[in-house]
Amino acid sequence: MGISIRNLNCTINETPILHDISLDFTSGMVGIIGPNGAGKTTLLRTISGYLKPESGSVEIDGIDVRKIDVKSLAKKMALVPQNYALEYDFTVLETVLMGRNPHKKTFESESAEDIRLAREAIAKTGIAHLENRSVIGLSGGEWQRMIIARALVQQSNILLLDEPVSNLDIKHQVGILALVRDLIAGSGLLCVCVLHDLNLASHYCDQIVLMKKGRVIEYGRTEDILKKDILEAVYDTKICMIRAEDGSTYILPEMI
Ligand SMILES: Nc1ncnc2c1ncn2[C@@H]1O[C@H](COP(=O)(O)OP(=O)(O)OP(=O)(O)O)[C@@H](O)[C@H]1O
Repeated sequence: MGISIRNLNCTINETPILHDISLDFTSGMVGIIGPNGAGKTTLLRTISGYLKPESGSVEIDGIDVRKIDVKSLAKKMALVPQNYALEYDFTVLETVLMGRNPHKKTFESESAEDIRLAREAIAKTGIAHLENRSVIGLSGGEWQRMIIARALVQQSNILLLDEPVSNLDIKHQVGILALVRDLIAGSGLLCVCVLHDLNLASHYCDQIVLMKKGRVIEYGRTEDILKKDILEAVYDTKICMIRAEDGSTYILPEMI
């Protein structure tokens, strides 16, 4: 069960991007990290079924992702993409309610339960005060939290997040990742999350996929992957590991 990726190769515009990737994810928080252009977003988009692989397969609960119809897939898996744009003048509540569409018949209006779930997700992502605001004019961080709320109301067992906290201030960065961690603890959710911040990855991820140049360099428990020598080699950057008073370790680039 979960996500099973086998010998995945992906080509975009005749350029090979992903090379022979095989991974299995079952539950918990899996962080995908790696330098710019490593193929993290391409991997996530291929897992979501949006991109067709050149060869190899992605299976969700044992079924090829590209053989699952859109509505059934949206019940299994919610994607929060990077730089997602909406070109309409709906309110925040109306937009979050769209996350309930996979659970409704075509043209069926939303139930009181749909509205309750949407308001709950809006409150959890800290945007209750924006419920009736138009999506036009939201700040980058407000927008990002709304798209996460919309994914949460899909109530899927798999959450794919592409740099979900990149526009958020530090309070909301830890707030959103702690929220996902609590959902995982409460329901056995699987979350696959592209992150650039190695300290957030260190704190919130159970497992890490470390990518470079379209390949998986390392995959394993967070504490086994986020090591000075491994990170320095992959990021080609000198790294300081700082031990805090509470015993936790923080990863910083050596300033040049
Ligand atoms: N549509 C496209 N056409 C051509 N090349 C593409 C396309 N999409 C992605 N690529 C290339 O594929 C490679 C991987 O891109 P991807 O966005 O998956 O990397 P990433 O690890 O998510 O990068 P970043 O950390 O910078 O967001 C990059 O070299 C990128 O330029």
